[in-house]
Amino acid sequence: MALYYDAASVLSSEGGQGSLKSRIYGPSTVKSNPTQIYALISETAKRDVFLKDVLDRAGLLHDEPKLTPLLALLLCHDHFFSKAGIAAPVKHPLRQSIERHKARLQSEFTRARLRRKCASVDALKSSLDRERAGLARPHPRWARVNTLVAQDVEAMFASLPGCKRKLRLDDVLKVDQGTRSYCYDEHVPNLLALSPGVDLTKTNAYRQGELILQDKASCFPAYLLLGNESKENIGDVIDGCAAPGNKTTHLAAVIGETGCTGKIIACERDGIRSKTLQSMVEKANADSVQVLAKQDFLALDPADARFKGVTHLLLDPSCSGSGILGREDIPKLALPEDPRTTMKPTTNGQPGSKSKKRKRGQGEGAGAPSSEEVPVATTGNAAPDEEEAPVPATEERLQKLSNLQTRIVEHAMKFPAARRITYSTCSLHEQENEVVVSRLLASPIAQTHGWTVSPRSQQVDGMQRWKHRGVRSKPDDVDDQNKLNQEGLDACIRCNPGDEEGTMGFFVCAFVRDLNTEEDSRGSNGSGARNGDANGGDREEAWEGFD
Ligand SMILES: C[S@@+](CC[C@H](N)C(=O)[O-])C[C@H]1O[C@@H](n2cnc3c(N)ncnc32)[C@H](O)[C@@H]1O
Repeated sequence: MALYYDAASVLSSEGGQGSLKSRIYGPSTVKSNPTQIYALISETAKRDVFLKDVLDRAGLLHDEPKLTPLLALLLCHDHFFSKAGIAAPVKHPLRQSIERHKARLQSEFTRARLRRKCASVDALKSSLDRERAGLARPHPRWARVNTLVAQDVEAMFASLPGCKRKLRLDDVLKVDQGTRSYCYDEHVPNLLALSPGVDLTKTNAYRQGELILQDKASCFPAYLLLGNESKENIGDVIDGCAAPGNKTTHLAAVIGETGCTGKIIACERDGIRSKTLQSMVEKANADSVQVLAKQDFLALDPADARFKGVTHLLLDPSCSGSGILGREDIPKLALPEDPRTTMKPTTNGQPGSKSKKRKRGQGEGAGAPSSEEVPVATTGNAAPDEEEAPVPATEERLQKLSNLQTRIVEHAMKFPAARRITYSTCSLHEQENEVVVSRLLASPIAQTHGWTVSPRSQQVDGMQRWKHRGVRSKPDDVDDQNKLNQEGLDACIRCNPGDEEGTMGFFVCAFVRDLNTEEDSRGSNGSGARNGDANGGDREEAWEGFD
């Protein structure tokens, strides 16, 4: 029945990019009524954990090899909770795949209801609604005070009716009390966390560039790059992948605070995004920024006299974008165990009815989870234009991105006076993060130029205190060329989407250079990375990842 296939497709990577509503109501391939699809998804999302329990205990997927976990969940929702039952003719195979197990399902349903001490189905619904409301974590909005122009931020907040200053993020997020409040962030200077109800976009301060909407995680690179550098060590700075310019303007603000006179050279390859960058720079009054529009960073010659004073580089290249929070919930559903696959069912990333990876005769129609990522199911406040919908990442795409990211940082390592570099992504994939760091450390360019990671103990105070560090999912005994040791992992900074910190998913690592290293020396960098071909032997030029 189209409704269930459509809902499954919308929830999976097949449903395209963007928010839940844009997937359903936008120009899409869904055949059934969009309002019905939306209702089915949002109601199932309230009851998924309960339904998963019922389905697992009834062992339905053992007996129905043509059902995917996601389809089973959606169908069972309507079977139990919709007044009209499953929206399909009585003889339809999908409907039959549930109804022929009616007795077993009903008995597990009743047991699960009684375990929750609910005397009726209505009581169960209310209990599940309450549970869901308790679990939903409010997400703050983040705004950076642009110290290049900001006048009196406190006075601006005082002009917002009922908006109070708090001390801690937890207090700002107490939305159940209808509070409108803000607090200063505990890690990044001049960053504000705002309760979800505070809308700054209509304030003069926002219009005049005094406040810039920017996720906390996105403020880490500029702060990590320059936050504890002394004035005499900072010359010129390159932002190699700059548009739309959030990190560029942050760099300009941090440099402005130090009183340095160096300039920021902001490179952007894409023509249209270069225009956005230019206008953001103007709005932020970032006079120290010189935009190199339509300029490929890889085409800059590090030996060019224009760059001889470049001491710091910030690289935030295109990535899969898997850490980006959706602007609207794409629910991550708890799915029943799939007995036909050894992989645990994932919530999103669950294919609809037609997984291309399945082979005939191996549970056709079963829908083994794909390794592709889809947007995370939380509401974010990424700055306009910075974070667009993520690109689903296959292994092959991740490899290409990883190669390109490695190349970009390697290029940065060639600038003769460079002493510090940050590399960041809004990806959750190790392949684009820790693996890139490891490959870079093992590269001849890092070794001959004396580049290592900046250890946690030497990072700027707020970043030292940040507790979420690099990860390695493979067990220690697995032989892996691209493995960081504990010190290397600790040097890496991660942000996990949807956790108590209220940030998007993000990764950043700083590299520092021992300027005494001889150009042609081959000494170990002591970083724990194993030697190898940093480029994976594959020069990928043209994959257009997430921008
Ligand atoms: C993730 S976005 C950067 C976001 C930006 N740092 C910010 O905070 O607003 C990546 C940008 O890098 C640009 N880009 C990718 N590869 C590039 C290259 N080789 N040279 C210059 N720009 C590049 C993309 O066009 C895109 O605008």
